[in-house]
Amino acid sequence: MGEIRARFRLDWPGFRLDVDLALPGGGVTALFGHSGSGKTTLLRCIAGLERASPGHLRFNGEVWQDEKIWVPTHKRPLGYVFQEASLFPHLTVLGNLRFGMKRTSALQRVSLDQAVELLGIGHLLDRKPDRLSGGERQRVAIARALAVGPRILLMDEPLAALDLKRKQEILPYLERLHDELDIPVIYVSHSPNEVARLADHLVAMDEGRVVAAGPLKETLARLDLPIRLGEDAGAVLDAVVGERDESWHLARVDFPGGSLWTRDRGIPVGSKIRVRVLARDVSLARQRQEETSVLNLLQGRVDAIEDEDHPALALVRVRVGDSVLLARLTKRSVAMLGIVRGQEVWVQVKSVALME
Ligand SMILES: Nc1ncnc2c1ncn2[C@@H]1O[C@H](COP(=O)(O)OP(=O)(O)OP(=O)(O)O)[C@@H](O)[C@H]1O
Repeated sequence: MGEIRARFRLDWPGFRLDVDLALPGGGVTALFGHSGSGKTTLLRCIAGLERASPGHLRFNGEVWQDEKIWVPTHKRPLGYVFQEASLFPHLTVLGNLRFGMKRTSALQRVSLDQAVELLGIGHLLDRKPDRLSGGERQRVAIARALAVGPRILLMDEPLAALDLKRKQEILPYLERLHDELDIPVIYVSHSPNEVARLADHLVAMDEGRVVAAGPLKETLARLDLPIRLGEDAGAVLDAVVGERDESWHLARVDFPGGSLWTRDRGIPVGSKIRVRVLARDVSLARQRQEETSVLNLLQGRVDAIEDEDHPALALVRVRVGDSVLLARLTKRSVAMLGIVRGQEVWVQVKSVALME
């Protein structure tokens, strides 16, 4: 697998982008951070839509930018998806897809047919954009970005302009991209939910700088991450549906280190899924609680404790087998239970979200 090396410095009144990054040459990398942290600017620098100076960019060994070289956007083999689909209104869906292809047909790796199939838009090809829903338009825009046969796909909050229902409709297609594309995808988002669902690799940004970068699960489980995830702090686990209990409508998901029961969503036994456990839904006990409504009790060992922003709260990281979970507790509970690093604890998980 190749890699992307990016070093950019850009000074604007009131904002400076200053990054030095190595990104994997495959899978989905999420650029995550608050509004104004510089995610779009970084993506635009990679695309050649902004010219950072100094700026260095190497993609799989090819130099796209350095002191002497500047490869213009249209010569970079990339697909770019904007927040809002900007389709040509006078062309049909097929016309829109073909328009993009004329530019770089020689570089095609994902054919037009494949792009149409991946995004499920075969039945829309003869329609004009004004007869598509917002979600369908965005699927066409993604297919158009793929139809040029890019070697990297850049997506700037492709779901931002859609309502919740449309977001839910389009997410499965993005997951298919994740599973079936063999090109790297860089995905800008400020939604922890989208990131947990789609990304393999996480780059967290704040005020124009990279504050953390690495594989998704490990990076989310870092307690020192200076991004304020707040209510969204939590862990992501890769799991498999191990059992479905039809009488109680529950499903058991198995992850490296244990199992969790969750509401049955009809996902077949054996399916691989991602599971997100929010820190606010996890509590700890020194002894196994027998009389509790909490279904999920796991045994683990505390491996780190960090103060949260609010003086009442602490975030505790617990290792359960080969996985880690985060628990948000009050500092008073930490003190009263005498929770310290290295201690065995019982972990109670109140709620588990499946990222199908
Ligand atoms: N062309 C420009 N000239 C000057 N400043 C700009 C320009 N474009 C963006 N900025 C500023 O740069 C900063 C970073 O903007 P950017 O769009 O990269 O952030 P972002 O993290 O993508 O935010 P959002 O999630 O809201 O899209 C902001 O303060 C913005 O106002």
